[in-house]
Amino acid sequence: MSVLRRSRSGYGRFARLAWQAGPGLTAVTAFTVLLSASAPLGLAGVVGAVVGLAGDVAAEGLTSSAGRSALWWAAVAAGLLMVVWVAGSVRSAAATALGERIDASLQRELMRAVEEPVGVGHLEDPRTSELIAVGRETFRGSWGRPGRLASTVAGLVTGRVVLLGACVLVADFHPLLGIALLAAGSWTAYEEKVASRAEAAHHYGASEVARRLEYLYGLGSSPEAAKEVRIFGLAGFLRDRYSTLWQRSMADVITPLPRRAVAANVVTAAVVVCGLAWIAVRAAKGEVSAGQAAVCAQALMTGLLGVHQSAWTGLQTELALATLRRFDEAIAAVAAFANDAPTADEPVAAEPAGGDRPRGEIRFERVSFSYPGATAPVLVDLDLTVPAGRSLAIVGMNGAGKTTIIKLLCRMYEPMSGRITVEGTDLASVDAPEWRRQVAAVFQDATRFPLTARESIAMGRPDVPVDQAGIESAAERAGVADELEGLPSSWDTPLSSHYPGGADLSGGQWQKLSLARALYAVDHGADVLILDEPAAHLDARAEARLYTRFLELTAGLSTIVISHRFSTVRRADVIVVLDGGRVVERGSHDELVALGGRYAEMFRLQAERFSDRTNDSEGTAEVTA
Ligand SMILES: Nc1ncnc2c1ncn2[C@@H]1O[C@H](COP(=O)(O)OP(=O)(O)OP(=O)(O)O)[C@@H](O)[C@H]1O
Repeated sequence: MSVLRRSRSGYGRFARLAWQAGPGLTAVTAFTVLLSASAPLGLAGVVGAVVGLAGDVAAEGLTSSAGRSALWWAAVAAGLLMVVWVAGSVRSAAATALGERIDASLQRELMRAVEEPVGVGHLEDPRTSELIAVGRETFRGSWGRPGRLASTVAGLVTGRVVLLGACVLVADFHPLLGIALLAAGSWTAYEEKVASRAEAAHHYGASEVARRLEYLYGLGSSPEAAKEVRIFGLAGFLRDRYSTLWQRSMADVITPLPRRAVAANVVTAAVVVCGLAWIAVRAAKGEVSAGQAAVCAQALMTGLLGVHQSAWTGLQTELALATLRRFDEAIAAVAAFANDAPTADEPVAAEPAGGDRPRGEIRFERVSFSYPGATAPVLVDLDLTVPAGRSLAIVGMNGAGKTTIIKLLCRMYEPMSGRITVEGTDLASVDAPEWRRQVAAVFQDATRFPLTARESIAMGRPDVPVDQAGIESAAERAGVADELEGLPSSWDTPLSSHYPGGADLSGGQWQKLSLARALYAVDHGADVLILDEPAAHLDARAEARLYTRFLELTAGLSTIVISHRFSTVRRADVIVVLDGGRVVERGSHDELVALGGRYAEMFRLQAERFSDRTNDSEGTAEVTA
């Protein structure tokens, strides 16, 4: 029962999607489905009429009244054949176009849903992010795309209508034969559907094994993993593991023959064969004319074709329905997150006077936070102040919670207790997108947008007209202008080697580009600058340059710097050391070194390491100074 109920709801969802995506195309598809289903049945009757007249035409000639009738029916048959072909082509074209529209509208729906929650928790939560990934990935498989439903359901409905019409024709000769064909055909259709659904469930990662297969395939074929796969000689290992898992997962699908579906097909074929034999015997006895026998025989064969058409399109339909269900699960999972957190469009609870964005001192007041599902908190009653227009550096061991502080400040997550204020205004009461326009950031894992060099910087403020002079100035300050101008098409070069005329950048160049984007955002209104490991990919010269220009780059901005490199950190006005979810030391570089605590120890260790290596690079000279 549940199998059938689920199936119906899938079809209902598809019907609504189709109508919303293209009412005209849906109507054309439905109309041509009816035409291409009824024309073959009409053809069976017409061919029967021609066969019925064959004897008279042979005796009396084509010019006789029987001959003229036969010619007329032949012309009708030709017309019906044309209808079958034309309706089939139009149906196929309309269903394909409709399917493309359905896929595009679903992808927009998923993008909208993913953007909806203020934070990024839904993208980092393993369960939801997996569903989103499935929703996203399934669009790549052409057989399983939900849009394919437009074609497969059209084929399915055509097959069912053909079967029904054939049964009616056959019942005209003998009601029991018509009922037998209907019963056997319906049983076959049902069993094929059950078998198809089991296969579809397997294909779309209903099992954990299928997900792991996908993961192994991705590792073995993606450019990201290619270096490690080659260096460590992992290709054979990955292939072996893939084969073992594949054999195990296919055991469920391939080994057990869908016996019931096979039995149903055999019974349907038997009904048709018995029906043909019966009508042949009756024709031989003269109980039915040759024309009637031809109609009955064709109806039986057409009914069989209808059953096979249903079975063939049934598997594809089930694959696409499985995709649609997974897609809906992803949307529902994201919506659950959106319901738990304030949404981007939610009215601002207490907007600051005059609707201005809050500026000035940023304070974390007794902020505690744990990631969903985590057992230990990352931040515990954290008090932290970022002075207005000045720079604050946060240092601490790996996993101390430095990046988490940034995520909370950018409202990717909300504190579990305590609050974050900007010039006294609770950040939770401020419109999140509006607040984010005030913040510019350089993340250590900055996204490598495959846009042109110009666009990559200009998207620091996508809401303002592109300002070429501003782009060049930001790139120059970030130390990447010469490199970008030297690209094959200068600022118009697509930053991806996958695009024609495109070029890729090195890790350090990407990081400098990210800094340029942040500076461009600052030039256009942002006044909080976040630098999360801004020197992680920089060479010694570039790092030294960042260090010497740090004060110039951050002048007048509330800046938060996270870094394990003291060459970057020590220039900040205030430095805090984070440990156990709290601030344990606070002061300027000199004050903290004089204090002789954690900071002093970390600084000493790093300085020793650098001074042991060399003293001649600009970067190390700065660190050890
Ligand atoms: N999305 C997440 N879900 C669950 N736990 C997370 C998530 N992100 C970070 N954590 C955990 O939170 C803790 C703090 O992580 P965070 O990235 O803030 O540390 P960090 O101080 O920036 O570390 P690093 O210096 O290594 O970059 C770590 O224990 C980490 O495992």
